[in-house]
Amino acid sequence: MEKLQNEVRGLAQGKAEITEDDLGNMQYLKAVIKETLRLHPPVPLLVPRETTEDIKLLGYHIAAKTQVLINAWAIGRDPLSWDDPEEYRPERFLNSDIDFKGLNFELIPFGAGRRGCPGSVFAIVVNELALANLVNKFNFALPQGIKPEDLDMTEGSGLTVRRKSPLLAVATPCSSYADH
Ligand code: HEM
Repeated sequence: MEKLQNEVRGLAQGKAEITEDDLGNMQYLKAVIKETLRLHPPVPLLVPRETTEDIKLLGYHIAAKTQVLINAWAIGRDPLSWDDPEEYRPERFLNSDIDFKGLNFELIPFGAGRRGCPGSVFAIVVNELALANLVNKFNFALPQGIKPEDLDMTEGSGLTVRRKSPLLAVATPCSSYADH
């Protein structure tokens, strides 16, 4: 959080509102969002596919018209692709070309190919803007008496997935914005 705030506040230079033009240089912010989508893809099984013809893949015979689910959640935590996969470490994306545009199959929170998410660019900009503005203007802390290790990071279940229990955080306006 501190590292993210330092980057955002350093580049925002006291601006009351961060706009799209400011996002370009916020590399750590982009890495935070990638790392979050790697560990917690909101659509963990993507959208089901159906094979159009018989196919042999890695020794498996998959008949035509079989429904196939792609487990993006497991792919994002595959130790063959990721060092310390269970660890939340945005730094892994700094100086890395891995992106979620559907070309790096180890990171596919928006799917890939012709039926990949058409809203991904919009979704990312909205998320970047929201997160950058929140950490620019507010400091965040856990409610009194709650330690980071007490946080329940369990996910709910369903076609789209969110936290099972809401995150309780105390937001305090950063002193330079307290009057805005
Ligand atoms: C963080 C936000 C979002 C995530 C993680 C997400 C993820 C996904 C995923 C995984 C798929 C299935 C892709 C596949 O199976 O290959 C999908 C499809 C789709 N998404 Fe998104 N999405 C997000 C935001 C949006 C937004 C903002 C829009 C619209 C403005 C949108 C519109 C669609 C549509 C229309 C499809 C169906 C595409 C098709 O079947 O051809 N999504 N999305």
